[in-house]
Amino acid sequence: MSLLELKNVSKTYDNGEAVLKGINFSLEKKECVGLVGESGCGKSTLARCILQLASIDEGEILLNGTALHNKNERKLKPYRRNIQTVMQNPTASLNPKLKIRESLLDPYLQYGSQAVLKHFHYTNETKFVKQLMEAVELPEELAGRYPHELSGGQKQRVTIARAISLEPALVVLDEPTSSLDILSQSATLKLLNGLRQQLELSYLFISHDLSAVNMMSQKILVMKEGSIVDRFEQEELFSESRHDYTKELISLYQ
Ligand SMILES: Nc1ncnc2c1ncn2[C@@H]1O[C@H](COP(=O)(O)OP(=O)(O)OP(=O)(O)O)[C@@H](O)[C@H]1O
Repeated sequence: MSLLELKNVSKTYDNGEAVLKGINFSLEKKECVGLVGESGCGKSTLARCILQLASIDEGEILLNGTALHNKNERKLKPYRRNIQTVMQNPTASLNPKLKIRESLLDPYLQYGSQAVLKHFHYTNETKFVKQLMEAVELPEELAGRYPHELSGGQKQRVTIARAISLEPALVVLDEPTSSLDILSQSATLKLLNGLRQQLELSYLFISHDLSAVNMMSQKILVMKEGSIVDRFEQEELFSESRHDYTKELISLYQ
């Protein structure tokens, strides 16, 4: 059974715009699936549907075989901690009034009693925060600061630490490096890659940047105007059989 399965998922916004048109794909445990496409093709909408932050009109979204799309909030609660996200803008993702340590502890305080952790160990708050800061290679003393006292790259590492703190089944990475400078981008991608292997995480990695997707993912999906127009294994990126649109995207990065 796949970790995540989308079957014929469609969504139209109230203004009549069909934004997702029959999306099908699956994602296996410990795998990174990359989803690439131009701005406006529907990537973030798809992410929001998988995170159960937006509804779908048709189709199914299954996590370990269980349908998520028709559950009410009470029934969704056990699944929420299992699908975490890292979004584009870390400043918007962190509460400016909370110190970093408080933001890091938030998921544990909400859901920790349900989590059976394999890699991190909760003995007390200080030790837990220390493990999370170490995992994302940040000095422990930054945990005592507020978000505005950190750089963009450091803030994004905090949101990554928070997302992985309960060892979720799936992490949806929605353009996680696009607000960062080029050096922080590559360091953050390297960190995410290492964490996936070390903590046996699974990622859906969403980006408009084909080279980043190619570096991170074992399988790649190419999205255009709400449909997946091409899908392939990482090593098949430069194959002649690629869709014309994929070839166009490749040419942008050469
Ligand atoms: N809440 C909404 N109501 C109506 N239309 C929306 C809403 N959110 C997004 N859209 C439209 O749906 C389409 C897809 O948007 P979406 O944000 O999913 O694309 P995207 O591929 O993630 O783009 P980007 O890379 O720029 O974030 C766009 O045409 C957008 O204007």
